[in-house]
Amino acid sequence: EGQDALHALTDGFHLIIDALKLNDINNIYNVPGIPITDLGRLAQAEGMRVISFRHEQHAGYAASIAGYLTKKPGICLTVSAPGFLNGLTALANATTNCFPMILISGSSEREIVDLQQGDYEEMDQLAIARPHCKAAYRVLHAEDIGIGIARAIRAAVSGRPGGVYLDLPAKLLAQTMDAEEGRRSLVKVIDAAPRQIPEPKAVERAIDVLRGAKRPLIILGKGAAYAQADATIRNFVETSGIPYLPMSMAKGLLPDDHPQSAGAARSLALKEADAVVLIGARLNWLLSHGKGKSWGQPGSKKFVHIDIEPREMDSNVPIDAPLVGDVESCLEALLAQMGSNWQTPPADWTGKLGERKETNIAKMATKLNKNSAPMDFHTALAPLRRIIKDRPDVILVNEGANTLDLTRGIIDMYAPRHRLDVGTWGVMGVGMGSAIAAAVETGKPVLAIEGDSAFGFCGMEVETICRYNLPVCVVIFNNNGIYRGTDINPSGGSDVATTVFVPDSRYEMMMEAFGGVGAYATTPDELDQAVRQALESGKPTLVNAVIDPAAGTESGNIGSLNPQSALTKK
Ligand SMILES: Nc1ncnc2c1ncn2[C@@H]1O[C@H](COP(=O)(O)OP(=O)(O)O)[C@@H](O)[C@H]1O
Ligand SMILES: Cc1ncc(Cc2csc(CCOP(=O)(O)OP(=O)(O)O)c2C)c(N)n1
Ligand SMILES: [Mg+2]
Repeated sequence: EGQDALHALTDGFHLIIDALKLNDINNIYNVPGIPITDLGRLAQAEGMRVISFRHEQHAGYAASIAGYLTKKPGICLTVSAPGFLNGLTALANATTNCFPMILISGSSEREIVDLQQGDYEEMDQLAIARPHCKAAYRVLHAEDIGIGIARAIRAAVSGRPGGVYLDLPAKLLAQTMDAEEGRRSLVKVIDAAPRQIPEPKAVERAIDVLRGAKRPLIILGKGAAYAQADATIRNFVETSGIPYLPMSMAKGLLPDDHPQSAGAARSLALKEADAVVLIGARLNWLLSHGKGKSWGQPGSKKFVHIDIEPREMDSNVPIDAPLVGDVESCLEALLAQMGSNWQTPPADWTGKLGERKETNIAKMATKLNKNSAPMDFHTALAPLRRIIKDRPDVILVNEGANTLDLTRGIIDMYAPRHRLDVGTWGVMGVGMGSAIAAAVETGKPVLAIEGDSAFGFCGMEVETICRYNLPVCVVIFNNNGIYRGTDINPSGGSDVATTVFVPDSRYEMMMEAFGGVGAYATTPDELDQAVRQALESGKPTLVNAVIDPAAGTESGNIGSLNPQSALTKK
């Protein structure tokens, strides 16, 4: 009867797994180790997909992108102290970007931590996590696991999505309890992210602003992409006839070659608009806080702001028509008020933007078509731009400085949530975790266009990509350095400058080292061929694209943020 008695029991390990599966969470991104190695093994044994990384930061980036793509919290599982701290960067980044994820970390026993008696990897993780995430919980008793997981899920996805920390002391995992009681203790979360309906007066106020506008502009942010309200968003843009600007990760909500896209006339649109509709986009540094010369005369614009977070209103400039609610509910309410005889914007506004767009697109075309040896960013991006147009199903991952800015402006996107990049924090190293999560969660081919420095933050995960044989093609824009490869050590000493790397590094050999395909491309044709082959084969591939080390500018488009020393050289 010993076996029967055991069958009548469950334990912490299995309650966690059952609670996640009960809530339709089937993937875990982790790095094994004490005390959670067996949790990963048992989760895999119970049919969950458990992806093991080489560093917790990338498992965390993967979990955050899984959350962004699925609207279910991505799960990152780590060991205590150092593993938890490695994951915390990704948890803070997820919270900053409003991506839903849960960082689950094993931890030391309370009675030892609280007396600071020096446990293995001792750290008061809950206290340390709290300031860097949306919510943080600890579970001490097996019967509380169900409610703990439920609270973490709801905190991650309700309202403004974000990162949640769940602290599991090692002893919890082996705790046993009656299996039937355990089953009853689990909670299936009901309506985790309820719709937030806007107040009718707020809708009327917004309509009034739009009716009175002569030069209206819509700005779509990654909150609109996250909402998965694609048809409603397209319907609102096209019914209103208002020109729109997509922020980086909102590209593809409408195809970038859409007639109402003002992307190629961004500066003119921001400067001259007299009414701006922000949809899931914050007026933060990425939009110069809604102030300064790029926004024309102060006070020259009225703002409609759609956001699920009420406190976002007036964060940077006064908002004339705050519209608090989820994107889908807000746009449906606006569409209902606009009726069938909505006046689209005057032709002189849309015409002026159209002309500027044509001029700028023509200018870019000349840069793309020139044949340069070695390649520069434009001539390398020309074939990749064509490839994404031919294969709009491919998910694009992108990071770097010049590599980020130029790819964002040159590669048009045609489908929602198909461009994943450094986001609000501009953090380097998100590329491989993002690529792995995109491949695992969608099954689609992934093209990661990486600066050589950016790749350096996450390059070891190419082994992870090979181990799971994921359809990821990494293209490194190898200009031998951070921003470029030509800086000289000003002291004349033997060390190289602080921003340059080993010249002509053969990164593609890293992928070959783990059984993937390596390619070395010095011309646009070689780059085109290597990438098309990778997308055809679906094999893990790394293409080392040689870029002129002198190409590029410091810090890409945001060099002005760099403080400059006022002192002359000593
Ligand atoms: N479903 C949703 N409905 C409305 N707003 C949302 C939704 N999901 C996220 N948001 C909001 O979207 C905004 C995203 O802004 P941000 O990350 O600055 O976008 P971007 O960088 O693309 O401009 C956040 O303020 C967040 O509260
Ligand atoms: C975690 C972190 N540490 C440092 C930095 C600062 C930085 C911003 S961009 C960048 C790399 C730029 O070089 P790269 O070769 O990738 O691109 P390119 O311009 O094409 O040469 C760094 C180091 C950031 N943002 N995040
Ligand atoms: Mg570089």
